[in-house]
Amino acid sequence: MALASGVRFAARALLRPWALLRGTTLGRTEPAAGGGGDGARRFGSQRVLVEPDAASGVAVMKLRNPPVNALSLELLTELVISLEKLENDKTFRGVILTSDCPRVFCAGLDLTEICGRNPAHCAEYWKAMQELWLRTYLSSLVLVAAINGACPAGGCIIALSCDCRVLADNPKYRIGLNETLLGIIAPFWLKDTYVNTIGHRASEQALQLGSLFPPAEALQVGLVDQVVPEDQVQSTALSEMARWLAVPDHARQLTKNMMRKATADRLLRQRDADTQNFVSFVCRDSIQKSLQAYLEKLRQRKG
Ligand SMILES: CCCCC/C=C/C(=O)SCCNC(=O)CCNC(=O)[C@H](O)C(C)(C)COP(=O)(O)OP(=O)(O)OC[C@H]1O[C@@H](n2cnc3c(N)ncnc32)[C@H](O)[C@@H]1OP(=O)(O)O
Repeated sequence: MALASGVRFAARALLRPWALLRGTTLGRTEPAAGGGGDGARRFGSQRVLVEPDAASGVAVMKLRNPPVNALSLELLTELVISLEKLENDKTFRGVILTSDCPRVFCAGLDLTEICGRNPAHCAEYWKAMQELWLRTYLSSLVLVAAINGACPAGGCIIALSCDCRVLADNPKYRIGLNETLLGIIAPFWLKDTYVNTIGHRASEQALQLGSLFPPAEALQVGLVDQVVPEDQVQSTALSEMARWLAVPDHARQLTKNMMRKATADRLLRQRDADTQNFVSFVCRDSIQKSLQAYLEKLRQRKG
């Protein structure tokens, strides 16, 4: 027993080194719902609904920031806090991440957070994005993305940070990193996440072209692990979860850490520089203009 908890502790420490660096409100943890003994109650926040099932040790986490689950500062913060809560509650071993908004898993960065904002706001926003990626990419929990809608850019990054992805078979539910089409560039850690998932050559093509893959192509290139009819996304995600949970936690966690740590460490080492790069890039007049134009196009597309 003591050995098992020692291994669990060591694994958590290895998996969450950035916890030592955190001094922001993002690191604040509220007491776990029900203290782990009453995990059947829903909890969460305005934008993140958590449906815990203590018996199976699996929680379903639903993004609900209508209309398109754009990653606002609030959504990023609430996602980090909800994940942290589940990680700190030993009842839970896995999380299924899905959307509560019809037809969209997540529209990526909330462009209104970086359009016409001052550098300090852009910096705060980018740090929250880094934090969510670190939290998901190195999570000690098994994370399965049940992708029940469109999944561009930052949405794709959240999905790729999970251990496994199940996508609903709908040609409108495209997934990929389309940043170049907005005139912006994915930073190295998002590029690395892509490369770690689909390999160098496929990433090189897809990133430059800003490709958004429909389900069959996403499966073929390896961006997702399963494509299933929409009404089977949740049940398939649960079956995948069972497969991953069949592996002893400490072995799975240490292996995950071994596979992902170098990528995450690179960001941890360069976090401030990465933030500066992001801020100076998005605050350029030319980038602001192209983001404004893109937002305008999105707004006009409606109806
Ligand atoms: C430099 C560092 C790069 C970092 C890497 C990450 C980058 C990003 O994530 S950039 C964001 C890229 N995201 C996209 O290109 C997706 C844009 N959105 C869409 O393609 C679609 O909205 C959709 C497929 C996700 C959903 O389509 P639909 O259901 O038809 O919804 P509408 O297009 O009508 O949108 C409704 C409403 O939401 C606004 N909106 C959409 N996406 C965003 C967004 N990313 N940020 C902010 N707002 C967004 C859209 O403008 C509509 O607004 P209203 O007209 O005011 O209702």
